[in-house]
Amino acid sequence: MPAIEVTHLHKRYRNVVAVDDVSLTVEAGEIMGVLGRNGAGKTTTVETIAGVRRPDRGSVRVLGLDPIRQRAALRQVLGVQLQGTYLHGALTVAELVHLYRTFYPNPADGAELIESVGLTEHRDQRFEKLSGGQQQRLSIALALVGNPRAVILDELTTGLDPEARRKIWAVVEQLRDRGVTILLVSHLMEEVERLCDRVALIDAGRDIALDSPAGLIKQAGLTEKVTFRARSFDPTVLDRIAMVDDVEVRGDQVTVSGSGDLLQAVSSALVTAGVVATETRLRQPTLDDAFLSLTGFTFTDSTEDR
Ligand SMILES: Nc1ncnc2c1ncn2[C@@H]1O[C@H](COP(=O)(O)OP(=O)(O)OP(=O)(O)O)[C@@H](O)[C@H]1O
Repeated sequence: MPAIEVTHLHKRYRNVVAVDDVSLTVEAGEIMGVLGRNGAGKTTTVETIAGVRRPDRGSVRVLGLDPIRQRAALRQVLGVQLQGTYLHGALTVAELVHLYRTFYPNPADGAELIESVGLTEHRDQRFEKLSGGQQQRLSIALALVGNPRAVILDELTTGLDPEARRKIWAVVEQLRDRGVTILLVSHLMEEVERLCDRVALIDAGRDIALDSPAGLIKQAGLTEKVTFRARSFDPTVLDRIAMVDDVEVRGDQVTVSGSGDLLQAVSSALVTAGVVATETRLRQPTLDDAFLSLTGFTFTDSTEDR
């Protein structure tokens, strides 16, 4: 049985269709990334999975439970960190963790949890006095208090500095090692490539691709590129290499597209032909390239209006 199963989800707010038709399945122990530009419907999708919103159509099952009808049971096994969590401002970090521990039969150790998100030295600080990044780290800790079997994390490292980000990634990796299923909304390519087994790409309220990061790159039909500089380059030198798809010459800048061991094949053909090439580089397609190819937008475009 999959840990999370969403089938033909549809959700609208008055006259805005936020989620048109999204289906996705997350297997137990898997880290699934949810990617898409602003307004694509990611948060609405994960909020519906968390039972915060009621779907207009379609079905959602999380660990075999209906998030609306079996909300109380779901809360015991699903940890949720959503955007803009509001917590009682007058309570300290330690008090909030202590309070949340009382909601669960087998809670995590409070001090260890606070340490894992790097808040030990702020444990006696009130929530309202924490910085935005510290508040966010606390909301991640609170999502994990109940030792959940599955976790939803919506933009978990947005706004965190690089050190805090790495610390949170290590927390997610420890969860993965314990077999916890994770649904992770992210705008950070590095985060997705590092953490996610598979990625659901959502655009205009629809799932448009569901694959591993490498699989998405493949699906987008992207090729490797070898670039170099050479004077008066004659592209027919590369004619006989089967793995070359295209050669573009602009002045002394040459770009060769293709697949396989392209760098090796191009380099030896250039040596054989006596071509003096400089600044030779291999550029592998990235997840950002796949995102651009599949949606028409780059990751950077997708976060520009934040
Ligand atoms: N509470 C709401 N009331 C009305 N419209 C909403 C509400 N929440 C979201 N929307 C709209 O629904 C659409 C999908 O929003 P959603 O927040 O799910 O997208 P998202 O992919 O999470 O975006 P982002 O990357 O900016 O967080 C958008 O057009 C948004 O304006």
